[in-house]
Amino acid sequence: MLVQTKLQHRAAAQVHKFGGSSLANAARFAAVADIITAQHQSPLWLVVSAPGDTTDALLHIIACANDSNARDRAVSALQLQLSELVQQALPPAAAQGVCLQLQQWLAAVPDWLAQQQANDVLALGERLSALLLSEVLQQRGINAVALDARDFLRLKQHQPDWQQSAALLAELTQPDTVHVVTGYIARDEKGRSITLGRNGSDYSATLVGALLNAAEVTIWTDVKAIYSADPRKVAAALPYQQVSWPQACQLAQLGNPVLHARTLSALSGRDTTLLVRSSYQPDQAGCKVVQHEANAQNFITELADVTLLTLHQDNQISAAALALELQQPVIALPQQGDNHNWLLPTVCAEQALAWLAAKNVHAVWDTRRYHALAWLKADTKASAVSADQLLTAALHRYETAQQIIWLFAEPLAADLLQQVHQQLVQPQQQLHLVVAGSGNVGSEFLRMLAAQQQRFQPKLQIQLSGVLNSRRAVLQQDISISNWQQALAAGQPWQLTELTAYLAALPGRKVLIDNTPSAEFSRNYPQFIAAGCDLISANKQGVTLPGTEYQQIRQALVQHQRQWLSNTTCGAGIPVQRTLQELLSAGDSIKQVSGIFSGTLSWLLCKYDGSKPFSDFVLEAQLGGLTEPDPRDDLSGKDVQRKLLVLARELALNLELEQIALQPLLPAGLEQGSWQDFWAQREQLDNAMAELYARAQAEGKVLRYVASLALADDKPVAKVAVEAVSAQHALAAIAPCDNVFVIESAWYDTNPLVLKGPGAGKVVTAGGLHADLAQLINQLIGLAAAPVSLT
Ligand SMILES: NC(=O)C1=CN([C@@H]2O[C@H](COP(=O)(O)OP(=O)(O)OC[C@H]3O[C@@H](n4cnc5c(N)ncnc54)[C@H](O)[C@@H]3O)[C@@H](O)[C@H]2O)C=CC1
Ligand SMILES: N[C@@H](CC=O)C(=O)O
Repeated sequence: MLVQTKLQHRAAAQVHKFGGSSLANAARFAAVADIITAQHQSPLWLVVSAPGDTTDALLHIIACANDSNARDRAVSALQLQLSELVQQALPPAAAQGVCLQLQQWLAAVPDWLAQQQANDVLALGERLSALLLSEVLQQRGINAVALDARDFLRLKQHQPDWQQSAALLAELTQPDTVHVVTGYIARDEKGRSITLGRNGSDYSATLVGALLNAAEVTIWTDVKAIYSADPRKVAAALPYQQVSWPQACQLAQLGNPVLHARTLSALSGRDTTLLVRSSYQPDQAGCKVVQHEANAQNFITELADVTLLTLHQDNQISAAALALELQQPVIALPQQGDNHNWLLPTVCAEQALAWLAAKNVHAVWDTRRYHALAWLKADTKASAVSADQLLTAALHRYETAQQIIWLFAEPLAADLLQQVHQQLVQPQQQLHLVVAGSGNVGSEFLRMLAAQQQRFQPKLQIQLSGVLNSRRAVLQQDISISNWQQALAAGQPWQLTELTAYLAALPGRKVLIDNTPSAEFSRNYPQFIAAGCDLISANKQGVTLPGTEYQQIRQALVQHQRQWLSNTTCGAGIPVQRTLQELLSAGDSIKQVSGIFSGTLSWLLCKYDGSKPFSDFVLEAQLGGLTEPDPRDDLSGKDVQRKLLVLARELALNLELEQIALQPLLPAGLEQGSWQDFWAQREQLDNAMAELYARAQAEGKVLRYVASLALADDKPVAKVAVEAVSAQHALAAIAPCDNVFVIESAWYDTNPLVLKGPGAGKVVTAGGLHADLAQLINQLIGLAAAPVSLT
C-alpha cells in the first residue's frame, strides 16, 4: 500500500499508447516523436506495440520451431527488415547500438523455442519498439528510457496483481524521464513471460495508467474517433468526440475493435480519462471516454459469423467469465423463458462448450451461423420501427432498454447498412458553422462550441466549417474545434468572392457567426444570405446600417427564407430583444425602453473614484475584454447610440443613427485620428471626467450613462446622455458592468419590467451567441421532428 501511495503522488502522469500501425516505419516513429515532443505535461509514459507486422513475423518464426532451416530464414528476414527500420529511424552511431541489441535478441530465438518459451520470442517486437522509440526521443534531447513491462507487470490467473506490480514499478521509475514501456507482455505468478492477447498493448496502457493513477491514458491508433458505425462500410458514420463509459463497455462487449473490455476494465471507477486519438491526425482532438455525465450516443455495430448457445438459467457462470476465458466477445441476450442465450463468435463455440462442460454447465448449441446487427441507443425510449421495416430478413430480434440486436442468416448488404444507419443514427441534419472574428468574443465562442456540439450531437451534427479574421481564413469542412487556432494559423488571406463561393458550396444548413466589429463585413450580409446562410451577429454594425441597407438585408432574409439573430448586439447575453419580441408577439405594446446600455461605461462610472486618471480605468476595461475594439466607440456614446437603434429596429421603428441625440463622454475631437493620437491627448478626457465626477460628488450623486427610447405619438424619440443620479435612484444601485433595461409597456405600465445583469464581457457575449445558436438549432430539430403530412 505504501508503494501505491508513492506512485499516486506522481498523480498527473500521462500515458500514451502507440500501436503497431503508428510505428510501422521510420516516418511513423518520427511522427510519434513529434507528438511526444509537443506534449507539455509530464511525467510521460509511453506504451508501445511491436512495429507494423512484426508480431505476425514472430508468430511465423514460432510456427517454424520444428524446421530449423525455415526458422533461420524467417529470423534472417526479420533481422533485415527491423535493422532497416532502425537505420532509417536513427543516425548511424545510435542505430549501431540498437541493431546490436536486436541481433543478440534474435540470436536467442532458437534457445527460447527449444525451451518452449514462445512468449519470449513474441516479446521481442515490443522490446525493439521501446528501445528504438526511446533512442529516437533521446536524439531529440528528451530524456527517455526503455522499460520491459515484464520487469514490473504481474498477472495472477489472468488478473493484475496490483500490489506487486506497483511495488516493482515504483522501483523502476526514474525522475524527469519519459518511460517507454513494452505493451502486450507481462509475467505470470511463476515469473513466466505471458502475452496479453488481442489488443494486449491497449490493456498494458490502461494497466500502467491505473498503476500510476494517471490523469489521462491516450490510445493513439489509426482512427480519429469512436464512430457511430464502421466508417469503412458507412461513409456517413459520425465521429463522436465523447462516449460514456457504460456505452464504451457495451461496445466492447459487442466486439467493437476500438476499445476492448479488458482495456476499459483496468480504469473502471477511476478518475483517469481515456482518450482515443489518431496518430495520423494528431491535430484532431479524438474521442474521450468519460466516466461521468456523458450523453449516450447512437451506434450500430455488426458481428459477423456468430452463433447461439442456450443455457439453463440456474448455472452460475457469467457471459463475462466466458468472454475472459475466450478473449472474445460473449453477448448475454435478454432472457427468454427459463433460458439464457449467449451470442459468441462461431469459431470459439466448441472451445466454449468444452470449458462450460468442464464446469458442469450444459449448453445447447444452435449450430447455425448468424450475422448480427446491434443498435446501441442514445435514447432508451427510441424505437426501431423504421429499421424493423428495413430489416425484414431478421430471424431473431432481442431488445433491452439500451440496445436491440437482430440476427440474420446472411451478412447485411452495404446499402441496407447505410439505410439503417441513416434511420437510427445519423442526425437528421448537419449544420455548418463559419465563424468570422477570432478576437475576445470569437475565441470564447469557439471555446464553448465543443460542449454544444456534443449536446446536440444525437439530433444534429454541428461542424465547424470555417474560421476567419481580418488577416486569414481557414475554409474547410469539419475543422477540429479544439485545434481551430492551429488550423487558422495555417490559413490563407481571403477574398470576399472566395468566401461567398465557399459558403454557397457548403451543403445543407449553414450559419455565419459575425464576431467582427466591421461595418464593411456586415455590408456583405445580403450575399451571405444569398449563399444560404443564417446569420448570428455580435457585430452591431449590420443591425445599425442606414435604413435602406438594413432593409436590403431583411429583404434577402425573406427572399431566401433565412434567419438573423443578433441578441448580443444589445445587452450582450441579456435577452432584451428576445423579451421585447415575446411581449410584442403576445400582444403587448412597448412605450419606452430606458436604462444603462453600456457595460463599459457602467463599469467605468462605477469604478472611477478620482484616485487615478480616468484613462487608467479605460485601459483596465479594455484589457478585461469589456470595451469595443476601439474603446472610443464606447466613450463617444456611439456604441450606446447603436444599441438604441438595435432596439428601435427590433420594435420595427423608423429611425436612423443620426436621429438619436447623443451627449458623448469623450471631449470633442478626441474621436478623430488613431488610438495613439488619442492616447497622447488622454489628459483632456481625464480632466473632463475628474470635473464631472467632482460636481456629481458635491451633490451626493453618482454618474450614469443613460439611454432612452420612447414612443411619442407613435414616433420614436431617442437620446443618450450622461446623468448625475441620486444614490436612491433605481440606476444607482448597480454592480460595475451591469446593464439595466427598464421596459414600460401597456402591460408593464405602472411597474416596469426590468432586466439587469452584466452587459459586456467575452463570456456573457459568447454565451449569448450560443443562446442564439441554440434557438436556431432547436428550430431546425423541431422542424425535422415535425410529423410528416400524409396528404
Ligand atoms: N466585448 C463585448 O463584451 C461585446 C462585444 N460585442 C461585439 O463583438 C464583436 C467582437 O468584439 P471583440 O471580440 O471584443 O473584438 P476583437 O477586436 O477582440 O476581435 C475582433 C475580431 O474581428 C476580426 N476582424 C476585424 N475586422 C474584420 C473583417 N473586416 N473581416 C474579418 N474579420 C475581421 C479581427 O481580426 C478579430 O479577430 C464586436 O463587434 C463587438 O461590438 C458585442 C457584445 C459584447
Ligand atoms: N463595449 C460594449 C460591449 C457590448 O456590447 C459595452 O461595453 O457595452
